[in-house]
Amino acid sequence: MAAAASSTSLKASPSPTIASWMRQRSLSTTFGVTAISFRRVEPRGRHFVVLSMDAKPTILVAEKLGEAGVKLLKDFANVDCSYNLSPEELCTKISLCDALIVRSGTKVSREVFESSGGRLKVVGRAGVGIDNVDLAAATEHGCLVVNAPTANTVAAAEHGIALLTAMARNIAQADASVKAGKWERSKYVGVSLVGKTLAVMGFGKVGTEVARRAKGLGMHVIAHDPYAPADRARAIGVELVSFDEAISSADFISLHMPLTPSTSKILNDENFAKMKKGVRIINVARGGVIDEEALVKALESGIVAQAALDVFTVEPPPKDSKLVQHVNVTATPHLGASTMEAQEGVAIEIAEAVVGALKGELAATAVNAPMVPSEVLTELKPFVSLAEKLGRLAVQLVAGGSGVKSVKVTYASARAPDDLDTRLLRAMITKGLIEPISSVFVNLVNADFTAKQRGLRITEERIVLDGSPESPLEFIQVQIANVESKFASAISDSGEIKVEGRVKDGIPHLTKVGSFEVDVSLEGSIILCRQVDQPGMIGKVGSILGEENVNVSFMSVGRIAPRKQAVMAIGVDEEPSKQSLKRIGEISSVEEFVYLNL
Ligand SMILES: NC(=O)C1=CN([C@@H]2O[C@H](COP(=O)(O)OP(=O)(O)OC[C@H]3O[C@@H](n4cnc5c(N)ncnc54)[C@H](O)[C@@H]3O)[C@@H](O)[C@H]2O)C=CC1
Ligand SMILES: O=C(O)C(=O)COP(=O)(O)O
Repeated sequence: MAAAASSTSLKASPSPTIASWMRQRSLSTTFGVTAISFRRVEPRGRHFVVLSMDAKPTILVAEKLGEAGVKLLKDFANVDCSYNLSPEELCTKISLCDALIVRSGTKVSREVFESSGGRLKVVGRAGVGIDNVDLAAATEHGCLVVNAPTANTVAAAEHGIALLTAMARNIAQADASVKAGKWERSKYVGVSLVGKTLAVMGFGKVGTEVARRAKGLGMHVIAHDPYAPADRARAIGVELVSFDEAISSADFISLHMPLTPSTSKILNDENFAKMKKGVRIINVARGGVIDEEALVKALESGIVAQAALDVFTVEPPPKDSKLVQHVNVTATPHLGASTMEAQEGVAIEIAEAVVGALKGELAATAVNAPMVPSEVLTELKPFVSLAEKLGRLAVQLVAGGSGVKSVKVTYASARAPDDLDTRLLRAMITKGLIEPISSVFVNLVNADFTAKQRGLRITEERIVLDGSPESPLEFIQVQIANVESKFASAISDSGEIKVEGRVKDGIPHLTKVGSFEVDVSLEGSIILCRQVDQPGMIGKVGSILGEENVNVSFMSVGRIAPRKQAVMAIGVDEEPSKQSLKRIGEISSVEEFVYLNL
């Protein structure tokens, strides 16, 4: 994102002054241009992401989900709970589904998105790790992925501690031995935890909870996490150290990082060789973060005394897995999140996220889209709508064959540059720019990807205004460079197509076209006419539209000086016929005009 902040101050923006019934007329002078406007006040609710739909959506729940979550889903949608689907069955079913909910046992591959034929709008991962979802494919298909990141944290941490203590005292092996009729007290002598060093690898939600609990057991806890803040670690008495220091000084190593290309097989031959002889490993993260063959070798050589594993590279692991069968390995079948409490919590968390996303709300737990706090969303809501409409208007002003490659968006705000999150606005401008000229469905998820794929370069610039930052934005400007316009007046003095808009009383308005100030609410559609300013023009156009019952919602004239060239913006509720548009074009003083669909 190219963001340059410059400083400028603006005069007060024009505001409507005379209100009557459903129309308002305003006269104002800014930058020497007069704007006269008539507006019908008709606020409308808008969705941020176009995920909403008219018919009742269908949600496929492909793995067991807590009852409370299923109920929430059923209150809103048709719910198909089909477990243990083969990849082929999933691909077949998915074309009939708007949302899919999975846990860790279902691979949501590129084929799944391709098979959905564009219908799949949300994938909900009822848990944390999203390594089983092809995020790149989801994003390319404009499919939102949400997870349930908090409800199973404690369960996973408790399971980690359970594995740690069970391993140290040989609980599983001793239990099997007693059940086999043996009484092997000297065979199952364990090791103490107090005073031992535990290295927590990945100091996120689960890692932090494990560290807290391990300290309660009297362990010395260190952690490695390249992205964790040191003060959060210090606050619970944990020292953040380098990867090498963590693995080489630990008696116990507990893994809590996500499986990503950079963490894949992070415990490998080379790193096992750096560990203290007799180290013990706990893994409740993902099997793939350990090179399992290397772990078997390390167990056999005694570098690793014991391992306690909840997760495996392939789940379930093969029956003859050397790792699982190893005498010094304690294994559980991916039970980290499996407590009654966590499963109910996760089910509710994911159901709310999926239903919210299907309703068109922005999910707070989106994995492949910006997460914007709800208070910020509320503030930005009208600007989100303004952004999309400015994009739509700007691109429709481009003459055919020009090819849109370079768009500059300017945000004018009295807020500090880091106090305005423009990702949402940029995405909606992109949506507005691309959708009218293609069959691509653009949303917050795939906006940047789609722009890049089409070679559309969007740069952003901030204008920092003086004054009190009550509103997040004063105006948004969209400029398209190096194109011809089908409405020459939309070309600014600097040669780009330029449209500018503001939010007034919660409603997006178009306030500038090229160098002309106008003021027309961005609802319905718009006709822009350039004419020689003279009395009776509004009436002439209004009566042509009135003859075919096209309702005018708003009119505004921006002119350079009285009786010189002016741009008239007319908001209409219905699309005028070609004949009416032709008649408007034939009015003698009309020099050019364009009809724009919002
Ligand atoms: N066994 C189970 O049933 C469960 C397993 N999990 C696994 O645990 C993982 C962690 O979960 P949360 O703590 O909730 O996620 P989180 O996102 O809160 O924490 C992950 C931490 O790992 C850190 N990290 C990333 N790359 C790293 C690297 N190369 N080295 C060290 N740290 C790195 C991140 O900075 C982050 O602080 C999940 O990704 C999931 O795979 C989570 C819940 C249940
Ligand atoms: O939340 C996670 O990352 C987990 O690993 C839990 O997986 P599960 O939902 O129990 O299949």
